[in-house]
Amino acid sequence: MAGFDDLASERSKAQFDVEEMKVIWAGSRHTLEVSDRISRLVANDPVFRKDTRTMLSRKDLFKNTLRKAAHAWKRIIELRLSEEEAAELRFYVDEPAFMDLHWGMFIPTIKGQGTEEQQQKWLPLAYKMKIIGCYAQTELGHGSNVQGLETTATFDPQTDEFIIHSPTLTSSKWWPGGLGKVSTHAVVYGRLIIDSKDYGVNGFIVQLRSLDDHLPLPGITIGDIGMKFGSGAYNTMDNGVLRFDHVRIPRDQMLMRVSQVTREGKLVQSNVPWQLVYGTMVYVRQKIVSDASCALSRAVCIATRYSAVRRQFGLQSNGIETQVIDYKTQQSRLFPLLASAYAFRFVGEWLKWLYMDVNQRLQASDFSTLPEAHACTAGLKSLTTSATADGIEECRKLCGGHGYLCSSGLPELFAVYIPACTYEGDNIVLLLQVARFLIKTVSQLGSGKEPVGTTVYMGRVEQLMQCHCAVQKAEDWLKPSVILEAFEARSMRMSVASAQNLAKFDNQEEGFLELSADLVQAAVAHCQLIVVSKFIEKLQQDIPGKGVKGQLEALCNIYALFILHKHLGDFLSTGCITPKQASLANAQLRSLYSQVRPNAIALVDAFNYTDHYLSSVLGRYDGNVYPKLYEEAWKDPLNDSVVPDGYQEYIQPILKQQLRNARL
Ligand SMILES: CCCCCCCC/C=C\CCC/C=C/C(=O)SCCNC(=O)CCNC(=O)[C@H](O)C(C)(C)COP(=O)(O)OP(=O)(O)OC[C@H]1O[C@@H](n2cnc3c(N)ncnc32)[C@H](O)[C@@H]1OP(=O)(O)O
Ligand SMILES: Cc1cc2nc3c(=O)[nH]c(=O)nc-3n(C[C@H](O)[C@H](O)[C@H](O)COP(=O)(O)OP(=O)(O)OC[C@H]3O[C@@H](n4cnc5c(N)ncnc54)[C@H](O)[C@@H]3O)c2cc1C
Repeated sequence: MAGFDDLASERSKAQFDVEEMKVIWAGSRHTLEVSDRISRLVANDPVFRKDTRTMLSRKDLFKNTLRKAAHAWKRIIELRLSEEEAAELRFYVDEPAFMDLHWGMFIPTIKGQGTEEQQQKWLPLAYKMKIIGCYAQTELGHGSNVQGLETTATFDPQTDEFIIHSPTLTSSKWWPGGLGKVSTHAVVYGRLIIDSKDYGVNGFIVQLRSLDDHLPLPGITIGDIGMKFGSGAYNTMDNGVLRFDHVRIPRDQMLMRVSQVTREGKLVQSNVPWQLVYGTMVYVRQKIVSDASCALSRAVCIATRYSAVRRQFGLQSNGIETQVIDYKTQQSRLFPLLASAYAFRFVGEWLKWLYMDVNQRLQASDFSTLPEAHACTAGLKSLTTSATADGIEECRKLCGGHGYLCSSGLPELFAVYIPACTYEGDNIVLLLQVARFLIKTVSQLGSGKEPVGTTVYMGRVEQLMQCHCAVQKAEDWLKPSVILEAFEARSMRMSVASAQNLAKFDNQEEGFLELSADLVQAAVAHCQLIVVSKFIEKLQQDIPGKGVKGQLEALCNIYALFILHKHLGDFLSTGCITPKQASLANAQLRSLYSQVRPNAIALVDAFNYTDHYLSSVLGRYDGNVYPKLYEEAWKDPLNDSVVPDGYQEYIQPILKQQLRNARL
């Protein structure tokens, strides 16, 4: 039967050890074991079903999410799951919910910005879920510009309290997930005012709702901000609005790791950089980069399997049509996304390491790598989420008409994913942060301050400004040193050109605004270089398993040459490569697609996704697409009755009217 046979035959063609590739994708044998076990546990639990999500009203959808969250928590306790297993369970439940913000932002904020004492007080309550917290930073009038927040926290020395207040409509907290209907507490960001003096933005733990009856505490107005894009999707989350009318909290509820307010109302700065107030955003951006590979690989898995099952045109001698995956156009759209999923996986792994490293250094009062960590998390968050959002939409198109059906899983995946381009920092705003970092690095070249970390290549500025690409034949593009040099030279030259243009302005801030579109492009070039170089570094590790390394090398080259092809203008205009070398890169890319083609299904099987997680008729492991699509259609509530509700009121009168007209 079509589908079953197609995917089975594809799997038999694989030229590498899929089980070993699963380990590489998961990160370790241990992680694979945990994620495999937990994903099956979730898939086999009827409470975690997802198939009716797009058909529920907002209220039913939300209540169902609450039910799932409560059930997930119950299972975590019953099974005594470790922190790692519990996080996997929430991941595979696959439904945005207040839990994400509680575990993903509220707890990390207290850990990162609270003193030892504050952690001892609040963390046990949060870990046991005796309180539920969210992260209330953004306001109706201020999101990107954190320093523009208007909420005030005024110290009252009489009572040793802060008075939290929303002075204007635009100061209403707006967007925080989990705030609208669930959270009992929030970390609220507001301006610290002491003795009428404004000391800038700080975080405060504020109780919002009664722990007895869940009613808002006096002075607090709170609610949900309304339906968001798509059906199902992010509407399982209660993004909220919050206003304070002179709400009092004890002084010790200001998060005081960065700065402390004494009983006398004196502000004392710690020796840690003030930017640690932004620390949770660095943590979450890092996490978002890892998650990008999950969302993209999920879409790619669906589109790849379906492309092997779907046949159109080109009758072969045996009378069957061509699998659409065999069309070069399909490959040239699909395989770069497959390669990107792997590339984002590895850069995510590296970023996790970088984040852990910066944290260890912070504990030892070494703050030197913080700017690098900020630039990398901001830039890679921007790059990977934009590419993933676009990639999911491309996968929908790769699945033709059926991709538009909710049962393909792609519309909901797209709707749930796209806000990642906005939350945790608008992607353009974040690239501008990277651009500032690059300009600063360039301006310090020659000052004796050597560039470090991901900007180390900038130390070779003279060589990179002059080098000529050595490619003479297509296969030369397979050499990692050739690819790296081309990407380094492009990034170096774009940053230097931006810095030179900026230097022409008397006022640097004005210049920065004027040149911001070019600066963003320079930031993108730098971030793409990081992704390529981390993929290449990954390949230098010991990679066991028959044929695994070869497949990863092909994917790494596809990623790099695809980016080169997409940004050809940059590479040519900076003189990093010649038009002839560009055309050789293209020829090499085509040949790489042919190399990956027989392995495509096995490469997506290596993600080890259950059908439950994919929630896609088109991406089913068994390829049994058509009977299941047919079956799925009949489940739509519209098909509950043969004659639709409304027939008598609305259809019949039209038909009768037409009949009369026809007789006239
Ligand atoms: C199951 C577990 C799941 C866990 C994972 C959870 C995932 C959950 C997934 C989804 C949920 C989504 C929830 C969404 C939440 C949110 O969206 S919270 C709100 C996020 N808001 C933003 O991101 C706002 C973006 N804006 C900013 O970050 C800042 O305003 C700014 C754009 C950086 C500007 O800052 P500022 O006004 O201070 O000005 P600058 O001059 O640019 O910066 C001053 C110096 O500080 C340095 N800097 C800036 N940011 C940071 C940072 N984060 N860390 C370190 N350093 C930073 C900057 O480089 C300047 O340094 P310099 O003076 O040396 O040049
Ligand atoms: C689904 C979702 C969940 C969220 N969850 C939370 C949460 O839990 N807690 C929380 O506090 N917040 C949350 N947010 C808010 C989120 O962090 C902000 O929406 C985000 O930081 C973007 O800010 P903004 O909305 O003010 O966009 P704006 O800054 O208003 O952006 C509008 C446009 O202006 C452009 N722009 C802005 N500034 C500049 C500049 N300097 N230069 C060039 N262009 C610029 C942007 O690129 C964009 O095109 C959430 C948002 C969403 C969508």
